[in-house]
Amino acid sequence: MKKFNEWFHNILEEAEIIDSRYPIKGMSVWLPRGFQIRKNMLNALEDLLNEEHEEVLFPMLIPQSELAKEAIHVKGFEEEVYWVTKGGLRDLNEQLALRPTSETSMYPMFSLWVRSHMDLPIKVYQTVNTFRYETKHTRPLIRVREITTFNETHTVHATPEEAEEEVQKGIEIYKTLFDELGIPYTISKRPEWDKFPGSKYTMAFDMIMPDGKTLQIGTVHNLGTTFAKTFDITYEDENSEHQYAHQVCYGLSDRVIAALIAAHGDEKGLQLPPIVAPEQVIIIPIIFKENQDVVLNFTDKLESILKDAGIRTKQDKRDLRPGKKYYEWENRGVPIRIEVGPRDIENGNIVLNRRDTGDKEFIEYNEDTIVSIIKDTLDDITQKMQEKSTQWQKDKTYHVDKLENVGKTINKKGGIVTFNWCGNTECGKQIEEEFNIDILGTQPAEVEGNCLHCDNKANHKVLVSKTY
Ligand SMILES: Nc1ncnc2c1ncn2[C@@H]1O[C@H](COS(=O)(=O)NC(=O)[C@@H](N)CS)[C@@H](O)[C@H]1O
Ligand SMILES: [Mg+2]
Ligand SMILES: [Zn+2]
Repeated sequence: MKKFNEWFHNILEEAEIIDSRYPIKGMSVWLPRGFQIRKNMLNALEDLLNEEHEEVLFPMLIPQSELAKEAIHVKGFEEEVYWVTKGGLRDLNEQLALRPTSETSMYPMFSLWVRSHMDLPIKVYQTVNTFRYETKHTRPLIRVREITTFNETHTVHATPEEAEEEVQKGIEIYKTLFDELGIPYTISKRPEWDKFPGSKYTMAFDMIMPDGKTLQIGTVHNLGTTFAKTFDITYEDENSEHQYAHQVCYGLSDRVIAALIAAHGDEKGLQLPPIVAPEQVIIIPIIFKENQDVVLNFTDKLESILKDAGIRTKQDKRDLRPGKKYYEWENRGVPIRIEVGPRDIENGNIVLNRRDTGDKEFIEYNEDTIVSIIKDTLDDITQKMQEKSTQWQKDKTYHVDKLENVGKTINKKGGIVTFNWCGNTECGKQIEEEFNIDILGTQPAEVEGNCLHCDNKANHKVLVSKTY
């Protein structure tokens, strides 16, 4: 719990995820293994987005005049925007923002693209780097200044109902992705004062990290018509009336990688969900001088059978003690290790080790069943991760009905505390102040009685926690 921070920074280095020695604060280098994990995560996300969305790519630079158009939006980002002011030796006549997020680069173009309702809906996404001059202290993957793995989806609709549907679609996509990654999460509606700048409302996913603090790992925003009015995104409806479009956007970032590392890592190191693991199976041939060819022929064959079945497989033939190899691949979080020695081959079986349970199973080996055995095991590993994460989030969410238990519970146990709340900003701000916590948001619930804090009529079930 408390050593989590140290564990987290160590594992990023030990498992060769990133190198944070890059000479700009809040910016790091993706190393090959980390890059592969990141790529596999983005592939999983984009597979889900590609059902109904199309990938695009917008310029990184945004003219100050465009960024400034949406007053509330720019207010929310003005302290975080990096600016380009020169081109070579010359001053630019207009300074350009490095995108902190892409509403103000995309929406002037959407205004050109949308004429009639036939041009709707637009449903696009991009996977880009964005830049935010975070003033709170930076932390690799968790709070960075170059957000290298920013996947943002932006949609434009003819009606508010369609926009609502897209909000649910975005929530569904993120739920599916986080479930595939075995990441625990709680969904809530951000309070008015913490919604995305310029949005109507924000739905957020929060993970309870091993140290008990919550990390916002994804957000879905209903933008209403605010940006459509600012950027003149209108369409002619069937009666040739001009209507403002209704918009939605949702985004996630490098934090998803931090979350999947934190969710299941342990004292042995990483434990990777199969969907992102660079190697899903590592084969360790147990070689003795006299009969190494027998073993290697077997393991080469096994490796190609698994690879042909689309299972990411590697063989470690290095001349090292097996135990050293086991340690290394466990540290890298490979879900399945297969050991094959000469006696195993004689007995017609192989040894299968699961990284999650540490179980060692003797599997009767034959070429027709090995692929389905491995695939079923990988699926079971994924499912067990999801079950563990759901239980974790549940176990660390506490409902309290005494005010003094709000602070006590969070300070002692961490996690999320819920209670009945009136919903007033004034009261909410006082709660944050008094207990030095954040209001994550509210969830639909039947509440009766009074607000735990101000005794006015309770209207919501509120969720609070210490956050990153
Ligand atoms: N400094 C940061 N480092 C890492 N991740 C971040 C940082 N700032 C925000 N994020 C992540 O990026 C997600 C999306 O950012 S956001 O501001 O909430 N939403 C947007 O930018 C909208 N345009 C949706 S694309 C957040 O939910 C959070 O998980
Ligand atoms: Mg921020
Ligand atoms: Zn109250």
